[in-house]
Amino acid sequence: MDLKTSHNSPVFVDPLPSLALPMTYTTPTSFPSSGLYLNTPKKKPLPSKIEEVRAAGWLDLMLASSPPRKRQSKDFLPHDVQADDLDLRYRNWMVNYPSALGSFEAITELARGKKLALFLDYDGTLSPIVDNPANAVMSDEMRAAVRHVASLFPTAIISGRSRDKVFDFVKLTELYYAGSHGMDIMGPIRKSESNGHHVECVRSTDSEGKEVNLFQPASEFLPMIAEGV
Ligand SMILES: O=P(O)(O)OC[C@H]1O[C@H](O[C@H]2O[C@H](CO)[C@@H](O)[C@H](O)[C@H]2O)[C@H](O)[C@@H](O)[C@@H]1O
Repeated sequence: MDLKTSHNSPVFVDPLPSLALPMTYTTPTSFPSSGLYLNTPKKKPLPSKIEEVRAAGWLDLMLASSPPRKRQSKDFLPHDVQADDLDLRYRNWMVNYPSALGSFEAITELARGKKLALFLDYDGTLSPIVDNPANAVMSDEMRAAVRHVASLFPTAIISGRSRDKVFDFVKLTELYYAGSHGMDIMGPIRKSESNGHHVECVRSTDSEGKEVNLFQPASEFLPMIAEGV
């Protein structure tokens, strides 16, 4: 993987320019009811403490953009929220954020002739949602499916969890892992990347001693993030 960056916007560019993943540091200004998610390029100074992140309202904004939990024990529902309300809110949310599987043919058509990369979430996508995050184990069947797809396309898992935690569940060295919401990225070393290696991308070894690329665009914040997750 070749990572190119400016001070403002590190971008994956190799070898998939049409699928480049911009990682501009922006904050959402609003969450319109239409489901459209507007970002402005206006920059805010980076917070230095997790308390500042909370105070800036960013955690609330992230929660607002997450789907309501479909299955939630009645015991844990706030007293003014009924299970039926929750189902209705979930169905409404699905109108704005429909499943890509419902448009599979159209997506296949758009993808024809293009180089593809696959970006996957972990919790609730590759593993079931369970009460204890430590038990969110991926099935062998799912692991085999991900291994197969990774043999066809560059495949990445992007998670709010730390990179190590996701890797411990998945254990496929051929994948890219973007942990801590992209602050901590690990990827396999590809034969094609002998030149143009990015200065912020460093060689390291994974927990099994295999050589990997590490890209940690804000490594100074990783201890603070580890404290919060
Ligand atoms: O950004 P994501 O990769 O989608 O991670 C979101 C959170 O995932 C995990 O929590 C979720 O899954 C748990 C296990 O099924 C579940 O118990 C929890 O209710 C879900 O929110 C993870 O534990 C969090 O750290 C991530 O932020």
